[in-house]
Amino acid sequence: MKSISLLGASGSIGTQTLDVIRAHPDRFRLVAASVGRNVEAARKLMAEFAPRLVAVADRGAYETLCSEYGGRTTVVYGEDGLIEAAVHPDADIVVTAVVGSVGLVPTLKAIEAGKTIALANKETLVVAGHLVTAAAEKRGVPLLPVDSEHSAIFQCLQGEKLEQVDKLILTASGGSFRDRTREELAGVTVEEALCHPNWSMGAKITIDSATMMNKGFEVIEAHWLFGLPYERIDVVLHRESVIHSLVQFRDTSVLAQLGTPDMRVPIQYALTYPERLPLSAAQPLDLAAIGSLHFAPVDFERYRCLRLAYEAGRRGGSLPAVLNAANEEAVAAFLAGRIPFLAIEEWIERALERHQPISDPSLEEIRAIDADTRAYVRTLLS
Ligand SMILES: NC(=O)C1=CN([C@@H]2O[C@H](COP(=O)(O)OP(=O)(O)OC[C@H]3O[C@@H](n4cnc5c(N)ncnc54)[C@H](OP(=O)(O)O)[C@@H]3O)[C@@H](O)[C@H]2O)C=CC1
Ligand SMILES: CC(=O)[C@@H](O)[C@H](O)COP(=O)(O)O
Ligand SMILES: [Mn+2]
Repeated sequence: MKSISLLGASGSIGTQTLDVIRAHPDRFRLVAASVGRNVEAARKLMAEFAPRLVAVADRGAYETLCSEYGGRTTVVYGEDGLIEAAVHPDADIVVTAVVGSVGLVPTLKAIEAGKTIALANKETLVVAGHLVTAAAEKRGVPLLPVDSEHSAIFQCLQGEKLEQVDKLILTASGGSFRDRTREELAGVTVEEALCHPNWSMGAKITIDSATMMNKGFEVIEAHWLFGLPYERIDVVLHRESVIHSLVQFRDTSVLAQLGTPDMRVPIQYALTYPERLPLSAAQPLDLAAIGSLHFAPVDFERYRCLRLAYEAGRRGGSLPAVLNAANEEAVAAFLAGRIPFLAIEEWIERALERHQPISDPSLEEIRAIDADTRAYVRTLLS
């Protein structure tokens, strides 16, 4: 029996993780969970899974839940509450499924507490990959990828020697606007941007996919998870999201992991690794019905966010933290209808140009840079 702490239980990855836990009650037990502001989701998971602890983002949600459930489940709130969920003494494995850099500190604390990490929150590695991987190595804690591309690479690497890898190839769907020219992006709406062709995901990552910042983040995530330099991490456009990613070895052999686009598969693999369990809810792949798969090179001018992410990753230091903070603010402004789609990349570029990079930033420096970048980007609105 594995005991799970699930951070971000009310989100897209969070609810699919609950599906996996629900499907294997003999294997998994939910001991702690967090939601942000979705009190109804907290209510439901407390009634169904009776976790020992639930963290919510704010005091209002905390008071509501305490008055209803006093005693049965401990309710906590705020940043400290999220950390309490992450380090819960009964948890063996922590699924990091909150969105954004708010996931960084709880993940570091969970690592320090010796928890296995099932990592969905890619922003954690973008912002502070050097700190997170060093902490995991020092504590001997596995970082198991949940992100579909990284799970695919991780699966392709089983039984292989990393020194025999030539390169990693991440597949990219191209996002909601893949069939539009750059000129056609000027007037796109939030509603259109939220229509991902293959995956149903949270709003922020769906916009990141449309700008291809998601793929840029995934390149940085792959760099930290698998330790390869950026010139050996490639991206190829693949419309169907059936091949989740590939590994090319030095003898030119290429291994790939395929499957229908269903995040419950990589979530479950991270929770059961190195075992595999049945997943009856997932649809098996029918290649004959699909017929053909498509591939194309990436145009770095069309997808400028991907170029910015490669550049920030290569230069390293504090630049990826700026990239992330500016992106979080710009995407939030776009989702709120306050800026046009193409302003997202413009704001990020301006934040990166303004920043005086430092190498090997500490956690305190990263938090200060995150706050400073967000404040700067918000001034662009006024
Ligand atoms: N969705 C997917 O298929 C994939 C997602 N990922 C990554 O996984 C992470 C989660 O994505 P996704 O599930 O789509 O996101 P969602 O937006 O669907 O869910 C985000 C979760 O984080 C919580 N949350 C948001 N802000 C805060 C905060 N300030 N404090 C505490 N909790 C907060 C939300 O709570 P509430 O809603 O209650 O406010 C919710 O539980 C992201 O990093 C994403 O990049 C990676 C691969 C695939
Ligand atoms: C499901 C998942 O892992 C997402 O990160 C997905 O990869 C988004 O797809 P694209 O970024 O390729 O559009
Ligand atoms: Mn992905």
